[in-house]
Amino acid sequence: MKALSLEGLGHSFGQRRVLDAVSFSVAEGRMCILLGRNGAGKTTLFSLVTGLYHARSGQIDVFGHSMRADPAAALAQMGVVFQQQTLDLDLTAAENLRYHGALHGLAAGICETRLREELERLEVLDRGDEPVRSLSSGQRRRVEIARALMHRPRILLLDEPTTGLDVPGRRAIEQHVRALCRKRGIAVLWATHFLEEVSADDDLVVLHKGRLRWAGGAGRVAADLAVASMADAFDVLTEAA
Ligand SMILES: Nc1ncnc2c1ncn2[C@@H]1O[C@H](COP(=O)(O)OP(=O)(O)OP(=O)(O)O)[C@@H](O)[C@H]1O
Repeated sequence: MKALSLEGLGHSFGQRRVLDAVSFSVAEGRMCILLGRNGAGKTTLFSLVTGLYHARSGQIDVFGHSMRADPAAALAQMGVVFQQQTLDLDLTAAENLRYHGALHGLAAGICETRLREELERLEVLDRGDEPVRSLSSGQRRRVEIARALMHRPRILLLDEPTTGLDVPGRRAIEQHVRALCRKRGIAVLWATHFLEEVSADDDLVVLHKGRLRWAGGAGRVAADLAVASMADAFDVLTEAA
């Protein structure tokens, strides 16, 4: 089954068309990188998929549940880490997760077990009782990922999750998310403009100026475009159109 399926997705802000007939899917348990330069439309796409905006056109399905017909069922399958940090800085990490669990209707006992499990998995359990304000940017990001996993989603969406982090911080986030995908079979849609975050084993979707320019196994993109490297392929795909 497809974890996420987008069919003919379109959106405009006023007269400005920012997404145009975008169709692709994320397979169950796969890591899919949504790659695009600034302004490509990645955040708008995330806003549509997570129900922040209604798509002007097209269809979004999450594990077979339509966002239009049954958004509650679709959203229950989804964990989201937005580009802008959304933790309450005055609450502790554990309190932030507890609040999220309550919003998803988790019983208090289950909530406590899960928040410990998820904070431990993301290697921030030792900081769980400190206000988020006292954590580093990388630790805050990891708390956000732990929070997104509280309701056991089957797909995790992350919008440029490494922005503003140093190289070790970026690597740590990437390793954690790749482990979730590999060990727990969680599908991932990871939006980025950093080419170095793409691995040859990933599925790749290249978005440019609101249009889908290429989709397939990342390891095939260079050969497909008859260029020497993935970087060259990205340059070709994101030339002004
Ligand atoms: N609320 C809005 N009102 C008007 N235009 C918008 C709005 N949000 C985004 N846009 C425009 O939509 C286009 C796509 O923006 P979006 O933020 O989706 O791209 P992005 O790929 O996420 O870029 P970045 O990597 O810079 O975050 C841009 O031209 C942007 O100016």
